[in-house]
Amino acid sequence: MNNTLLNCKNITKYYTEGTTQTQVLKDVSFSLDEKELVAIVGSSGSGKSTLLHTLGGLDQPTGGEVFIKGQSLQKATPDQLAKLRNQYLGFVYQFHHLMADFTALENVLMPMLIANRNKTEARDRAEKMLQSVGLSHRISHKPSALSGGERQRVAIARALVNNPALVLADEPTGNLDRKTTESIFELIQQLNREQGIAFLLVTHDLQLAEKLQRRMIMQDGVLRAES
Ligand SMILES: Nc1ncnc2c1ncn2[C@@H]1O[C@H](COP(=O)(O)OP(=O)(O)OP(=O)(O)O)[C@@H](O)[C@H]1O
Repeated sequence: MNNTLLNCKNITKYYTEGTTQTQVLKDVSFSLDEKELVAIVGSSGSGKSTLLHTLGGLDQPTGGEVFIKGQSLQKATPDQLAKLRNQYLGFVYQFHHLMADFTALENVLMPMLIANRNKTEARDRAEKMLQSVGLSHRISHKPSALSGGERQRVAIARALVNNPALVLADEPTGNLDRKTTESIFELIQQLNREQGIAFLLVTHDLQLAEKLQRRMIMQDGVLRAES
């Protein structure tokens, strides 16, 4: 059986600023299986976020193709793309992007309301997700009343509500102290182990990345495997 969840072939990305053209992704090809937990490490500016956005269909590559369960993001219509994203992907961004005026519960609820899920069911699920990230006691807090680690947990809970097969996480432990970083990382490993959620994790934290079975290194737009 084919276990490939996401793969990409010969991804290139150029940015043009005035008359200068910069190549940020250089012929990136790789494949991620269901239930895998993979880290992408690499220095600042090497193209990690750009790759993650491209893989998640948030950004178009200049060349090449991304497939989720064999379906091309580049050949999909905007509707099909939205459906693929909803069905398979969750996102945790570099700066969690929680909505400041809403509570933790409302932040987690939002993707389900957008997906038109039944309100009572959505609320139950949001509570369950917050519980699974250890935040049952904080559901009525707004982001400003949460610690950095708690906010990041809310962002993870929000990424999980639509039951994604894969979470694309850009620096989910950025700007957190060592202890909080480790607890978020443990949470990700636990979700991967117990619920089989695949994670593609961009991180600067080599110490954490080294704990994983599979790592990729981004260097000047070139992605290579490291074991
Ligand atoms: N919208 C844009 N327009 C022009 N250049 C861009 C744009 N977005 C990113 N870049 C450039 O592309 C390169 C790669 O950026 P990217 O954010 O992917 O790197 P990164 O590896 O994620 O860095 P960091 O670890 O600092 O987040 C950088 O040189 C950046 O300046």
